[in-house]
Amino acid sequence: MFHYFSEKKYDQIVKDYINQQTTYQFIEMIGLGSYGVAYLIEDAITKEKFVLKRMKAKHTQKKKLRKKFSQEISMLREIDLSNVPSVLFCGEIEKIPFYIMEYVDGQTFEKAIFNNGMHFSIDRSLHITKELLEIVLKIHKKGIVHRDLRIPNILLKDDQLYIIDFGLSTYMKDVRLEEINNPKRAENYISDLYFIGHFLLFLLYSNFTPTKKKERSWQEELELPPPITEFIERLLLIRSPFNSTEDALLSIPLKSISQVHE
Ligand SMILES: Nc1ncnc2c1ncn2[C@@H]1O[C@H](COP(=O)(O)OP(=O)(O)OP(=O)(O)O)[C@@H](O)[C@H]1O
Repeated sequence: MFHYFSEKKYDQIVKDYINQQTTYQFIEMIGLGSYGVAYLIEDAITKEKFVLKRMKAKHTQKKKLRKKFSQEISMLREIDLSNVPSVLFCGEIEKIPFYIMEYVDGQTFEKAIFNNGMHFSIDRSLHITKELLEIVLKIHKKGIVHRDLRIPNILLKDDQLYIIDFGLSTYMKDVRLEEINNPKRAENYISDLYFIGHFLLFLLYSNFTPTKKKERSWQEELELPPPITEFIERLLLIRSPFNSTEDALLSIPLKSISQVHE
């Protein structure tokens, strides 16, 4: 029977490996997800920081998950964009796959909103969404769809956006819109647009203080200018979906804000 080290024990194994067998120094664990663990490390000489991400020990015997992990590495290599950390090195420690990537010294939107209390105006939210769509369009042009564009996977550093965690990404397929039952898992651009719709709602809600006890729909609570509500409804498939990522990008209602303020 295969026996695996407990995750905690494995943290120590990674720490020893980094400190004793590489030119990096172990700093700390920075993320523990359902499939992987991420650690902050630094180059012993230059002090430049990097991230080592490994599979969770309990998953390493699952062929499908090992394949997914190695696909995550290949996709990061294929994407090759400044807004997505690039992979420097990959290998195995005690049969557990890992890779080392660039560190984004920023904050996730989850931390920005919920820990640091950042507020995003309608104007800023739409501009950030535009920037996100521009990056996502470049990724889609490489035939890859992220499928997990949630607030913990999008980082902000010096007003620049970065996308991490390609663990659920897939190569795009030719999917007919009528065949999509679950937009989150769709193997085409629809999935990313759907997540971006929710991402935009998180940004807009950062500026919202409930005045009524009863919970209402986001349309009622946020009272956005109609073109913005319509834009979000199309991302969320409440209205006719966008025909492509370019279509969504070209339809961002940036003008509707200046009209409101006039
Ligand atoms: N390149 C990076 N730069 C900065 N922080 C990072 C980087 N990669 C990962 N992190 C941090 O580590 C956390 C976990 O990384 P990641 O989301 O890739 O792992 P995961 O195991 O797939 O997580 P989950 O199961 O929650 O999706 C992230 O939320 C982020 O805080």
